[in-house]
Amino acid sequence: MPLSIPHVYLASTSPRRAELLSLLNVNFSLLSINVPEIIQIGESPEEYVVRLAIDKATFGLGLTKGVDPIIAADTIGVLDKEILEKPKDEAEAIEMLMKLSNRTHTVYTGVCILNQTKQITELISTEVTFRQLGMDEIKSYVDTGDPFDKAGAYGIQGRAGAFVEAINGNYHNVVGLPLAHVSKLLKCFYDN
Ligand SMILES: Cc1cn([C@H]2C[C@H](O)[C@@H](COP(=O)(O)OP(=O)(O)OP(=O)(O)O)O2)c(=O)[nH]c1=O
Repeated sequence: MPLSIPHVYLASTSPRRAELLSLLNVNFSLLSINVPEIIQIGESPEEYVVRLAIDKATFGLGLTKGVDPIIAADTIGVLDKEILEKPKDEAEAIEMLMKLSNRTHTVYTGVCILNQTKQITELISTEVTFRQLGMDEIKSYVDTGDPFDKAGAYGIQGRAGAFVEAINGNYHNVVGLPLAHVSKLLKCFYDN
């Protein structure tokens, strides 16, 4: 479905988000962003992930100062109210995967599209159920280096896809950019 949209910016350093957005047939350029990811006191995980998407898009807008919309997103895992972001080291990656083993967690992506006059946001959630993981396979997966740039220490699109027993919700949301929602949001942004 080609969207008749002139040009947008994707404020992201994530290669996955760029790859996914290119599937929408949208003419876009990348903006390199650097936004601190620190939860505020009293902020829920849902509020946090949407606020980060807004912060990233706002950072991007500061780089362009133009009229073309900026798209940004943030993805987190949540298990028992604990937020799982990108692990800082091997030990944290192992710990996260041990926690996820044999459990269902929620992956939230906050999406924001804005320009100087308009802003729209959406929170999308997907439930992901892991089968039981053995310590050997956790360690061998962490050794591949794949977990380190991914929320929750895994990438469903790679080897860790074999950890996932079931998902309930949008698959691309887990990978970092829910395409169906983004295409609807873009249409809505231009229609209003
Ligand atoms: C759970 C999961 C996350 N991820 C990725 C998507 C995101 O790139 C990353 C979560 O980190 P984010 O902080 O959302 O994004 P980022 O730092 O990679 O990129 P940006 O510059 O846009 O802020 O985890 C996967 O690729 N596969 C998965 O299965």
